[in-house]
Amino acid sequence: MWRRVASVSHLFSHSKSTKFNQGASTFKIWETFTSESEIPTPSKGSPFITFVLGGPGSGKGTQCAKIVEAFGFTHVSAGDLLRREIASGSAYGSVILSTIREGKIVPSQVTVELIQKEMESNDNYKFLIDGFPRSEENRKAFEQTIGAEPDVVLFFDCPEQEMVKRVLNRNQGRVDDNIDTIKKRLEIFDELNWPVINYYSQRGKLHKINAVGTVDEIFEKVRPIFAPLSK
Ligand SMILES: Nc1ncnc2c1ncn2[C@@H]1O[C@H](COP(=O)(O)OP(=O)(O)OP(=O)(O)O)[C@@H](O)[C@H]1O
Ligand SMILES: O=c1ccn([C@@H]2O[C@H](COP(=O)(O)O)[C@@H](O)[C@H]2O)c(=O)[nH]1
Ligand SMILES: [Mg+2]
Repeated sequence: MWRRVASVSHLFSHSKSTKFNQGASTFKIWETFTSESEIPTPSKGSPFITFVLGGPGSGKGTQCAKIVEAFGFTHVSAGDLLRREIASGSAYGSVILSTIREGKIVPSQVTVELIQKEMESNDNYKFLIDGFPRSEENRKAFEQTIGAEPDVVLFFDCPEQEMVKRVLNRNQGRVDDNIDTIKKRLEIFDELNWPVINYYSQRGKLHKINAVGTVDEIFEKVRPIFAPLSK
């Protein structure tokens, strides 16, 4: 487990310094990933992190399940961690619940701590972080606490009308699957998630996937991104 080592930041410090903190020449190497055909080679010594972004109902969780099956990632859904926190009756539970009901964003410190714990308690080194970061503040808090940036960022690009339709048909009893909350979530997504998407696009890490079509058709667009990885 990651926990066996002193701290997660320690583990991640290698990837942080080698990938991003060595000046212009290193940055040029990363720019080559804008080709969208290459991803960094994972090594078992440091975590391989994929952020999975997209609006509400764009199909992030659905595609994560397929990626887990095909490529052996561990799925860490930030929303699921927060819902689990509510169900556990934790001290943060009621504030998380009201934030989710309002379609707003839970304070970064809470979410990052939950993600960190989940990663630390897992033997795997390949992680899909689903539905996070939702804002630049989230992104910076993750980098600061964990000490790493993602290796790959997926963005499921889906028209609003389709997202609304999917969410309203989801039928999983989520408190935020109603038209009022969806409208708010879409507004927050537009306001706060786009800067994150643009940030990773500029870093040459973004893989934008057209999320319209059947689940299998969309996965066939995802598969080549991870093809260099073995399960
Ligand atoms: N390609 C698709 N076509 C039609 N329905 C889909 C497709 N992908 C997912 N769905 C359905 O749409 C709903 C939303 O999908 P999913 O939960 O994966 O989205 P999400 O991006 O994780 O949403 P959220 O951000 O709200 O958690 C689910 O009921 C799912 O079964
Ligand atoms: O990083 C996060 C992730 C989620 N939230 C809150 O949870 C809901 C549901 O998230 P899903 O990813 O759709 O499961 C979201 O609308 C936020 O209210 C969060 O605050 N931070
Ligand atoms: Mg989801």
